[in-house]
Amino acid sequence: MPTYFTSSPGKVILFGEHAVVYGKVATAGSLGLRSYALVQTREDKKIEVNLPNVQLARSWNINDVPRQARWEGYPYPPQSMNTDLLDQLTKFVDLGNQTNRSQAAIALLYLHSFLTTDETLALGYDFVVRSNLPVGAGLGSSASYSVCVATALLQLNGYLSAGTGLDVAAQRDLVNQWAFQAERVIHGNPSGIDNTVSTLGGAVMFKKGEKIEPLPGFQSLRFLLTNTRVPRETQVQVANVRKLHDKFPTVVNPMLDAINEISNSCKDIFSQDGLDRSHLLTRFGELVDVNHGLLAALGVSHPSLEKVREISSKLGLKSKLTGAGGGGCALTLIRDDVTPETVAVVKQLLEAEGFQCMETSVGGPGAGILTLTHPTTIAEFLAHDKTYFDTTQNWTYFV
Ligand SMILES: Nc1ncnc2c1ncn2[C@@H]1O[C@H](COP(=O)(O)OP(=O)(O)O)[C@@H](O)[C@H]1O
Ligand SMILES: C[C@@](O)(CCOP(=O)(O)O)CC(=O)O
Ligand SMILES: [Mg+2]
Repeated sequence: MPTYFTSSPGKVILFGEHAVVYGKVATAGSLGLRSYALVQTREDKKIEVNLPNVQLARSWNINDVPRQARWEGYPYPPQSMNTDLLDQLTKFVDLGNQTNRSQAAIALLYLHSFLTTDETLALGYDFVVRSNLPVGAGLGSSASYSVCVATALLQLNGYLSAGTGLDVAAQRDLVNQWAFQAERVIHGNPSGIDNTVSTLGGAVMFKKGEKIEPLPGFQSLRFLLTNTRVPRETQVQVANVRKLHDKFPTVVNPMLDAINEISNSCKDIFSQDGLDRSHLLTRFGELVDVNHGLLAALGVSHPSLEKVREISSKLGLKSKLTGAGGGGCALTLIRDDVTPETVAVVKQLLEAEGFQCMETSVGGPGAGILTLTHPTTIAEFLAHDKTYFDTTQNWTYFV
């Protein structure tokens, strides 16, 4: 059987994180930073897993992994999670309180339990993921990982092959739905925005259960991303907002509604005829400020994120936290009139705080697959230069 690479991007949420979990609109785009997976069958009935970003290397006998019997709605995932299976897999991987490793392994094996065919079961497979995204920093590394897992297992087990009769849109939807299940394992209660942006690419306005709306014009915006390097887990931040919401629903709900209106205002700005670019960017920056204020009021800012805002505002730039907050990344809007010297100064000041600055493209392609003509070893895959996957390969995207 062939060897496959799969790949998918991280994301940046411009407006609407957290509120999107409550059914509000959010605005997000895919990043140039991506994760890459290798999947290929073996002959010794083992699953050989290597996840260097979370320092996990494990090998399991494929027949020891719990499996899920054929379910209603096959091959689309069931609506609710199989919590018994999750418990079994938690015991099986036995990684205790090593949350990041454990969640990554369980997410993979959860999808494996549903999707592995008898043919793959008779062989075993290698599964490796490496990522250029910071893990646990608000740029959707979990979703990017989840989309790589879903694409790889669906492709390996033949669910995306021509014989299934699924067109590209249906294949993309299948990948997105399975990636959402993996995100559920990692996050608990994800909105689905991260896996959707990672699968589709581009820039979108997203509302749970509704048709995804592309956001044209967004690609022309420039952002500086700053990783405060303060670790946090999305699951914990989402749970904290939930506690506040349940304690003070009449206070928190209007805040979530206000965040909803930020994305709507963003769309209005972009669709307003005759609004010149400099006014557009000024208004956009004002919305960045308002959204951050509301997120801070929801309790998901952090002194390090406030530091990013303080430093950038001294140079006239607007910043907000992005993703779940509590640490992780902030985004700073770079208006067209901001000089390269100003960007260099702001970066220098932020880096002096121990933060990491990244300038990356936004709105690029979503999930992709590459079929290799020759098998590769795990060591070869891991040894490739960071830029190898994008510069030397012909990827097929779900478009
Ligand atoms: N490259 C990767 N390899 C394995 N697991 C990953 C990878 N990237 C992310 N993860 C999983 O996602 C978790 C981080 O998810 P999360 O807290 O949502 O942060 P993020 O904002 O980066 O999505 C990690 O603890 C790990 O379980
Ligand atoms: C906070 C939230 O809106 C985004 C989380 O993004 P990230 O995992 O921090 O990259 C949660 C969600 O939408 O599921
Ligand atoms: Mg995440």
